Amino acid sequence: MTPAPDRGRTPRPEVTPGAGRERPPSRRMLGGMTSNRSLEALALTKTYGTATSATHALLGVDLTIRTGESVAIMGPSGSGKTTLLHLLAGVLAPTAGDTLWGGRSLGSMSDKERTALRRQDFGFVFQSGQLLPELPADENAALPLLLDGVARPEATARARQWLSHLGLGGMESRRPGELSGGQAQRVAIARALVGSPGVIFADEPTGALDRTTGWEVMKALTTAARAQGASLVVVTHDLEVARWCRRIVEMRDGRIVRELSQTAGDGGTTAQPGAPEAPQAHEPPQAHAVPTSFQAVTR
Ligand SMILES: Nc1ncnc2c1ncn2[C@@H]1O[C@H](COP(=O)(O)OP(=O)(O)OP(=O)(O)O)[C@@H](O)[C@H]1O
Repeated sequence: MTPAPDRGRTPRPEVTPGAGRERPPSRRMLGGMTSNRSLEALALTKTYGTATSATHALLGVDLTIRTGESVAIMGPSGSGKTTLLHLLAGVLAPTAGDTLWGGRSLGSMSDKERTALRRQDFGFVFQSGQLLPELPADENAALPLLLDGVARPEATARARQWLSHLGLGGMESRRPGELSGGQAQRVAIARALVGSPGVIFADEPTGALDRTTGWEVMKALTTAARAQGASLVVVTHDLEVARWCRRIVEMRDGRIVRELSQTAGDGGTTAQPGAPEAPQAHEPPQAHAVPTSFQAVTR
């Protein structure tokens, strides 16, 4: 359950028993959001190019992502996955249709309002972290808060809490060039979470990582999103990545053609959200088959 909003309280690190890691800063510590944090695609349509050379990337996509849900978007190359993610996040404007965030129409906002919304309510993780090479990990992770005018000591303190929660305690001063690919992605996850977003958008977050590191990054991402109470939208080609999400939508030729849902959404482990982890307790799943726990949902 999401704790009640309590703006203005100073975040205070707590220790997760047995794990040796700080708990993530909770919504209660960092400030609340509106209660309706559902994200809705309403007949989203996107055409690139001109009338004579048009690409119909999206053709009337409807999708509702409820508060705290995790959804993977899969499909062949060119099926419209990234376009859908960008329209949901207000990065791109649709040709027709709209995105509603907490019931508010992104289409009716000014560019300035949409930019502020993206910075305050949404977090982003890309294929390769897109960290600033000259900044240490804590300042990279603190960037959304610094851009939002939060004082540097407070911003970096919050960033360090997330870095610690993501297993990067002691690496706060390292620059991206001094981190492994998986560590850099976890800094990017901390950056996505530091502003207490309602939704995290991740486009091929493990695309540049080996399988084991990718598995660890997805575990970190989904666990952190749950701890934050944030929804998660992940674009991926990889079923092993998608199985970390409760729902998988499959796209073809600009449309959602199938949806699967599962009760666990834990990447095939039996770990419970919020349960203390034994270090190295889980091995990456071996199977590539669709998990039996998935149920097809007719659309
Ligand atoms: N800026 C653009 N200008 C013109 N066409 C574009 C643009 N961006 C995407 N497209 C086209 O729109 C279609 C959907 O692209 P999109 O990137 O959303 O697909 P995708 O499923 O994410 O692909 P991939 O898995 O290869 O990343 C493709 O045919 C693509 O070529």
